[in-house]
Amino acid sequence: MIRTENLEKSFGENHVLKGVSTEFYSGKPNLIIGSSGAGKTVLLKLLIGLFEPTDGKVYYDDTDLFSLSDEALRQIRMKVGMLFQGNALFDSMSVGENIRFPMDMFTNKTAAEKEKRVDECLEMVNMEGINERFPSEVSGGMQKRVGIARAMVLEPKYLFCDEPNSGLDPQTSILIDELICDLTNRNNITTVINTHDMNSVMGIGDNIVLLKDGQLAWQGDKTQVLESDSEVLQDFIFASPFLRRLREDALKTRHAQE
Ligand SMILES: Nc1ncnc2c1ncn2[C@@H]1O[C@H](COP(=O)(O)OP(=O)(O)OP(=O)(O)O)[C@@H](O)[C@H]1O
Repeated sequence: MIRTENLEKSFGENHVLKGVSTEFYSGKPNLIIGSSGAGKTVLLKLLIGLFEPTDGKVYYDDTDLFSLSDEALRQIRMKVGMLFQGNALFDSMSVGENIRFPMDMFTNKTAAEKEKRVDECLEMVNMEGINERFPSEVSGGMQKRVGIARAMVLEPKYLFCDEPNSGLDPQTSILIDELICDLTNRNNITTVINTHDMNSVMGIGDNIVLLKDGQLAWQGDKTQVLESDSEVLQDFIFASPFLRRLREDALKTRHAQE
């Protein structure tokens, strides 16, 4: 579990995060949503420790992230997997070398052990046998899977995904969501996903954190979205007249069945 307490972040005069207290649970996907500029990426970077808060705390279980020694921070970082927007695969390395890279950085495994783990991770994302190919030789959806395999290689306890569906068609997006969700459940990972994708919200939103202007505006799960009377949530999720009509129809159907 990751927990934030009164998290504040300013850049000069720009007060971006304003007292965000929230929780991200283990074993389920936790989604951060909100309009452009709401502070989602800044929150994600604070959770990972890439930014220091102006005030407030980030706890990994009971550990205060920003009070750790460099060595303790390194130990936590080894338990963190990252899936970057745009994949951030190294173009000059093969798929296998990309997945092996975190093990080269952080472990003393032998070459044979690394090779075995690369194969296991490719199998985990249903991409067996593409070790020798280069990122440019596989599709965007496959690159995403390779990115997930790399994020999983050190058996993370925490997984951070920055817009994992960007640039993917809706069907591939759903497959990627299901893969992330499955790995999260099976390995009891605390997964935090920054997303704009409404399919993800309604599909895998087990814990949804909505930010508006740097504040926590709503928190709940996908089953609560339809009935919630939060105007901020409804304005954000059902943004178009078409979606608002769909919501009204869905609510009528649900209430008629009760
Ligand atoms: N390194 C930085 N230095 C100064 N200001 C920053 C920095 N990073 C983010 N900001 C500011 O923080 C605010 C929130 O940005 P952030 O990227 O978190 O928004 P977001 O919700 O992720 O938006 P989007 O959905 O468009 O990615 C913006 O006003 C941005 O200019």
